[in-house]
Amino acid sequence: MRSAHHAETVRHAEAELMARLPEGTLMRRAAAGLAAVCADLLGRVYGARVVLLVGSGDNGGDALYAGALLARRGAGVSAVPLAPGRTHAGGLAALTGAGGRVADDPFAVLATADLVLDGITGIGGRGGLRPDAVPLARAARGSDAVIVAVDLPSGTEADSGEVRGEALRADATVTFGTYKPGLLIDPAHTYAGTVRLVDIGLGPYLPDPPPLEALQHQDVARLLPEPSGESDKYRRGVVGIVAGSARYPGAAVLAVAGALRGGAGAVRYVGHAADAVIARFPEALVHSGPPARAGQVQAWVVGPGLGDDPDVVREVLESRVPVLVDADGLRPLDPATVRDRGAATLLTPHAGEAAALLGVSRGRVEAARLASVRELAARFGATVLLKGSTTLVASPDGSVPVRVNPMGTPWLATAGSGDVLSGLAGSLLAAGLGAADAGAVAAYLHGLAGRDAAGRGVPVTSFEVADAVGGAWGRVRSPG
Ligand SMILES: NC(=O)C1=CN([C@@H]2O[C@H](COP(=O)(O)OP(=O)(O)OC[C@H]3O[C@@H](n4cnc5c(N)ncnc54)[C@H](O)[C@@H]3O)[C@@H](O)[C@H]2O)[C@@H](O)CC1
Ligand SMILES: Nc1ncnc2c1ncn2[C@@H]1O[C@H](COP(=O)(O)OP(=O)(O)O)[C@@H](O)[C@H]1O
Ligand SMILES: [K+]
Repeated sequence: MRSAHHAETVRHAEAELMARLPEGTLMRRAAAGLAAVCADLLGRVYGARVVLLVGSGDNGGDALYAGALLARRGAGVSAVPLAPGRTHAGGLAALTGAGGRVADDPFAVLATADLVLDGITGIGGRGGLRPDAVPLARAARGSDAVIVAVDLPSGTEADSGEVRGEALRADATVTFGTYKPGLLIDPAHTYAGTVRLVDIGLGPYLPDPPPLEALQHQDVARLLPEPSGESDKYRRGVVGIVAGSARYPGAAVLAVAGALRGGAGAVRYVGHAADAVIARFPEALVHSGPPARAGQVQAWVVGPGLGDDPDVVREVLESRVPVLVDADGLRPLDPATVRDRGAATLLTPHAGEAAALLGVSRGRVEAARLASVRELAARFGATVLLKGSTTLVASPDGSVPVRVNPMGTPWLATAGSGDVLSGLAGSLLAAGLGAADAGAVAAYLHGLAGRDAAGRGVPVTSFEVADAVGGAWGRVRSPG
């Protein structure tokens, strides 16, 4: 599990740890880790041209101490202080003591740099880059240098992943002590490049559970349902899929495709696309409805390609089993009805659907994904999976960590891939996973399947994603 903590929490943890250590120890640990990553990226340190963009806080201090370590190994290191009177004094002395210097012409050194360290702001940054930093950030980006952000890409918000203005786009970010939410959530996530975590000993001082976490292979493997000797198809769980319409029969087929790969023992389809479903999947049980007469299920999925059918959505929500609501099912949704349900509800909107539920613009949801998903979960008293370039899963209890999906590929942005996801997550619900686990595991497998299907950059169809879920499942269970 990868954990992320808010800036304020990191500061408290740092203060506790610092009180037990000689002054400057933490910054030296951070700088040593940072310099090691830079050396790795450079390949050859001796003779390399390194430029440090140095802000007025400790983030600049980290860059200066790391620069000093690289200078001692023979790199030509130039510092560009953004607030010359307020540069970290110890760091600057260390740099000049090691043979580094302050650049006379920042743009000239940036033009020929091999590596640029972005030490403008870290967890103390507020808002986007200030105007004086913007031309320097652009010059760095315009050069051939590898850009390494210190702790966070400057201009991004540590706690939310928002980017309010310009920010520095890094190739890699070296972060200290713990991940910050912004490093894992778009839009800030895309500015961070490859993120590496340097352990500075904060672990024992950080709260558990964290506010945000990302599952990894071994976490997903532990959650995957597995049939036992006593299993039969009913004990493994039956998932009911209420999807598709005369206009959108394909959504039903894709949701069933996802459900068949999600670990339930049987998939019961209810709706107007039974012929299309059975033609593709003879193993599905089909029924023309209504859902309450279709036979027992352990979880329902309602909504993909359903069209305008508020009565059927209401009927499914009246059931006593977990319900996943997606796509057209989200439109008629009333918060009180969902809040009053006795069983779990999992809502799976994309940004547009989330915006409609919240009464804000789609752009607002995309800019503030974490706040949006939390707000929806609180308002509906439900688990919410917000789809998109970083998928988030929030529980109705705000003290439960939000899950961010680290898997995926923009190739998944293809018609129908959300239908596959809803079937897959519904199947996991029927197999007995809790709503947050079902959502997070489904997003992970779906993301991995999307990556596998896209290979080295090949457009994928939603069916191919569904077909790749089995392989992803196997790889998660036995990596390597
Ligand atoms: N506290 C500690 O023990 C450690 C802190 N570390 C580093 O210290 C950083 C935090 O340092 P600080 O609290 O000094 O804060 P920062 O260095 O992140 O930034 C604060 C400074 O930046 C200025 N600033 C804020 N927003 C700005 C903007 N948009 N554009 C330009 N300047 C802006 C502020 O006026 C302030 O002077 C961490 O991110 C990390 O890099 C590491 O050395 C690890 C140990
Ligand atoms: N830029 C992106 N990067 C990664 N995944 C994405 C991106 N855009 C969309 N996705 C994923 O693709 C799927 C699309 O679902 P959805 O928007 O419901 O489409 P549809 O309704 O056509 O099925 C979701 O799983 C979503 O998380
Ligand atoms: K930075």
